[in-house]
Amino acid sequence: MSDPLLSVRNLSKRFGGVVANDDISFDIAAGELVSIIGPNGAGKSTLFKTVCGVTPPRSKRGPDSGKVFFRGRDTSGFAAHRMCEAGLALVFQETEPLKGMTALENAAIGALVRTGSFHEALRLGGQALERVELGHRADIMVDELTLAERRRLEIGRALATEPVLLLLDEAMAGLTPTEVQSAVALVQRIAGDGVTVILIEHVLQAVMAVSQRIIVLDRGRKIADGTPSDVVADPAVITAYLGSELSNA
Ligand SMILES: Nc1ncnc2c1ncn2[C@@H]1O[C@H](COP(=O)(O)OP(=O)(O)OP(=O)(O)O)[C@@H](O)[C@H]1O
Repeated sequence: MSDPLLSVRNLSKRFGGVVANDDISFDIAAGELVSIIGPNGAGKSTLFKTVCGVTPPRSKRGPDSGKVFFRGRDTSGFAAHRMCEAGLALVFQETEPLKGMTALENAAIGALVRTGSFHEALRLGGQALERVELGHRADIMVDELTLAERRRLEIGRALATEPVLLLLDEAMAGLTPTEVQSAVALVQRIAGDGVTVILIEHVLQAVMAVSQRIIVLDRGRKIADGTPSDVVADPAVITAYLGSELSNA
C-alpha cells in the first residue's frame, strides 16, 4: 500500500482536566472520503484543530503527545498557515465570512495562499465559486447570503487554497433536507475532483450517503473505524452513540 496522505499517531490533547483527545491513531489514504462521528463533546473538532494547527488562544499549538504526518512530513505543531500551504484546508463549524466584502472577494482571500497577485486571486476565487455553485452570487455582499450559501462560500474559500485534503467540520449543520442533499452532491463532486475529504458530521443521512469509511470518537477515544455498515452494527458504537438514530440512518 502507498504511504497514507495523513497519519495521526497516538494523538492526545487536554484542556485542563478535560482529555479532549486520548491516544487517537488513524491513517487516511489519498482519495478517501471519511467521516468522523461521535456524540457532542467527543473530541471531533479538537482533533481537526490539532491536525491543522488551529488551537484556541493561549493554548499550546499541536498535540500534547503524539504525532501528525501529512504528505510524508512530520507536521505536528505546524501553524495553520503552514498546513494550508502544504495543502490542507479546514472549514470551521462556524461560518465566518469576512464582512463588508463580496462573495468573490471572500473566495479570493483563500487563493492568496497560492498567488501574490490580487487579480489572479480574484480569477481563482471565481473558479472556486463556480465549483460550489455560487458563481451567480459573486458580487453579492456576504451579509446578504443565506446560511446554505455561506456554508458553500466557506467551502469555496477553502477550495481556492487548492487543498489536497479538505476537512469539513459540520458543513451541513442547520441546512434543510433539500440543502443537505445538494451539499452531499457537492462533497461527492469535490471528492470526484481528486480532493481527499474528511467530514465531521452529525447529519447521519449525509454521513451514510457519502462515507467510504467512518471513524467514531467517544469521550476523546477512537472506538470504531470501518465501513458504514460495520460501524452502525458495532455494539460499542450503538452503546455510545444514539443507537436508534444510527440504526435508522
Ligand atoms: N478551548 C477549549 N477549552 C477548554 N475545553 C475545550 C476547548 N475546546 C474543547 N474543549 C472540551 O474538549 C472536549 C471535546 O470538545 P470538541 O469540541 O472537540 O468536541 P466535539 O466532538 O467536536 O463536539 P460537538 O459535536 O459538540 O461539536 C469537550 O469536553 C469540550 O468542552
